[in-house]
Amino acid sequence: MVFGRMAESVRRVLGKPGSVDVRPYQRLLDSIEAQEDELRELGDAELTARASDLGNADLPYDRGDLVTLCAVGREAARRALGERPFDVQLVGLMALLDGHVAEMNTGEGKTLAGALAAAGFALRGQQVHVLSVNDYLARRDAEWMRPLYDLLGVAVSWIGQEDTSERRRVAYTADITYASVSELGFDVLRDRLATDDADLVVPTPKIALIDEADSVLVDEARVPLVLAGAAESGDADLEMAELVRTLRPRTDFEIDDDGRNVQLTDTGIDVVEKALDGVDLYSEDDLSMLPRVNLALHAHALLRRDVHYVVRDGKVKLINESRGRIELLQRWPDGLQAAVEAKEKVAVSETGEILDSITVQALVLRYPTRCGMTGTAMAVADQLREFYELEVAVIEPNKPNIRADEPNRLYATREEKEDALVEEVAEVHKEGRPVLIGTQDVAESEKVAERLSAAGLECVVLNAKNDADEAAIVAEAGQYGAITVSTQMAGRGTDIRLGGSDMADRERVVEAGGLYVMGFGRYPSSRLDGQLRGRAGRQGDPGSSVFIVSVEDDLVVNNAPETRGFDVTAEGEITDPSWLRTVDHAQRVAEGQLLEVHRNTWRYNQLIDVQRGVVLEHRKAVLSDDLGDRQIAVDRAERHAELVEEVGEEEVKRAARLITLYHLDRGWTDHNAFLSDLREGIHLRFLGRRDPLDEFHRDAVPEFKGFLDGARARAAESFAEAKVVDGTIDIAAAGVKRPSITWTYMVHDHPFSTDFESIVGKVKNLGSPRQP
Ligand SMILES: Nc1ncnc2c1ncn2[C@@H]1O[C@H](COP(=O)(O)OP(=O)(O)OP(=O)(O)O)[C@@H](O)[C@H]1O
Repeated sequence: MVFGRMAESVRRVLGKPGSVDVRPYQRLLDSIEAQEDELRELGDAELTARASDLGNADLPYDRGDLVTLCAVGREAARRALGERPFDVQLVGLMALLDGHVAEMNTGEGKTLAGALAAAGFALRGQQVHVLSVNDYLARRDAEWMRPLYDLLGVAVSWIGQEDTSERRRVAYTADITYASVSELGFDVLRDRLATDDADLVVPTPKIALIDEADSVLVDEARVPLVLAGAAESGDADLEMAELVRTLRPRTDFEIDDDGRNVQLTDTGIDVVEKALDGVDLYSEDDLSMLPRVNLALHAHALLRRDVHYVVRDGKVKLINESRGRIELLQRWPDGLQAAVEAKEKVAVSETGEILDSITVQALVLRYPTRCGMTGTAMAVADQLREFYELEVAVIEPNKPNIRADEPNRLYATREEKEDALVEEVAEVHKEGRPVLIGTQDVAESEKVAERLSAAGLECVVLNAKNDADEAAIVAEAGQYGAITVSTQMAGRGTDIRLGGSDMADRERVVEAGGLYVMGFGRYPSSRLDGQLRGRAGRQGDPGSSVFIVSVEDDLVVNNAPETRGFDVTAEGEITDPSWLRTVDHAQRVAEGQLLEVHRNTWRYNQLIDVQRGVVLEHRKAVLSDDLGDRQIAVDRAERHAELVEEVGEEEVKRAARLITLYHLDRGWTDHNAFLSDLREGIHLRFLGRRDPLDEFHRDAVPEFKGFLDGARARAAESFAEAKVVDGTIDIAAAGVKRPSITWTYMVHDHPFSTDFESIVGKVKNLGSPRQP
């Protein structure tokens, strides 16, 4: 205890408060370098042999082996990739091996540091999953590092959205597998529905090495991954979509300050009721009308085309908020998808039911050892500790960062902010200096691009509509004279080299001042701001950054609405420092809200996870150990014996397994639906000032009692009904039909203020008095 406190105070004196002391790693650097000459003399096969010698012990590495690993890794990278790892990369590697999150700036070479750490784990016989933010990076990094892994004698693979389960299974047998967090999550979810041992895909989790750790562990963690099964096609509610289109904002409906709720006003209720031939929306006789209106209104007023979704190939495609990318197989739940499809007049897709879900926490905490890297970890150090038991190690840059981060420029109106941006870009562009402009969403990126074009400034736009070209566009953003407008997605992943990807024009661009990053409005978190700024000034390059903000920005309006006045310059700029602080304050409020969402996701799911754990353990015994068969042999002894006689033991075991699994899974799906209904109902009780989480527990716990017995009883019944057809047991005839798994849902798991929950909250609000 005393030691712990002392260690903490030492850290506070020596480094950033709350970060890991990296000096013990730095002290090994001389010994590592001392091995360099000798290792250079070795042939490739000898180098590989040195690496494999490291496999003769278990984790963790002792001091001597750690030095050898770093030295061998450095030499292998030099030969295989033509890049000799910098000292700071080796320090990062050692921090990763110790299970920390290494904070390394953009462009410091995290990919290589991470690969060396992954190899370090793999050489000690531990399978590593490198979790990336998206498929593109998973594949790129695995392929990029492959020659290094080959030389170190470890096998690497990657997984992408389009891979079959066959290919996935093989990929997971490699020592090191790169996959996006969602692909991994869905594989885990699908495995939970496997009906045959041989169909399982994901091996026992050992080591998770998480790239862009804050993005994966914090931003993505607000939304659980949800797996849904196909049911029938939904209906397009075109009538409602048309009706809500005629409603007037503010008069007929009002949107809450935070933009997350919409409700009809009394006037709006009258308009709708009249348009629907005098129906009473709140009548107990017809409960279907109000939910229909609410869904259509939600789709109409809160979900914006080119912000929340795009329409491509006649389909509504969701944009992932934290990444600015299109999600291939995602949709909104509970009729909202169909409502948006009706709004956009495109064909309505199938509806489905939620089969299971997993939070990023639950997914990552399955791994006994976790580590990760990112450019922006300290800002979320508390969350990494609270949710993942991870500490941050701050790694100094290889070359000092000389980027000039200018103070925010604040304008009174959006109009003036736009003018200021265009003027500044024109100015900088004259010098040939490349500019990267970060915007908030697709619609804004297009608007900015239009304004620039109108001013004769040609630019390239990168957003969710052309994300396939992302890497190529970002890679060229450092070209002489380039102007690139992007959404959040340009924040990570691809290196921006001055003078273009081949650096042909580097000198001219350096002379002009390097890359100029302009944020067109602050993001909902300072980390996202930092990621954007970090695109400039990599590896000691010159560069600068600035954010151009307005008090009319959503961030400010939604989170720190102010009524006090301000003075402006002739250009509309507000220079009052207290107003600049208001913008910072607005961002902190937004960050606080996001943290609450994260925390709630976790709290609610902890209980669900406990119950799920019970089901999964039971399921495993049914899947691999014929538990279902043994139970049925007791519960329906006579029928069981008859069938064994008729079709043989193996066939009976197969049928018993499938029938039991079906009822377990069916029961779990129903239980999930119960839990989500419960949470929606709690929305109302919350208004009664009781602790919603307590309320949730009070009902969720007894409901689960008897779950396994219920499933067992239903399985026995189905078994009794099953008939023999052509020597096999026809389980379909006994009503056992599994859903086909087709997509994943975009669900915000926050019970009180998200889009989904709030509509459901209102839909549930049937019997209660009208909203004002
Ligand atoms: N030791 C090295 N020597 C020379 N070049 C290196 C070295 N390590 C990495 N690089 C190069 O630096 C560039 C940046 O590497 P990488 O993309 O891994 O950075 P990063 O830290 O992941 O940045 P980001 O935050 O953008 O993801 C790459 O072009 C890579 O080839």
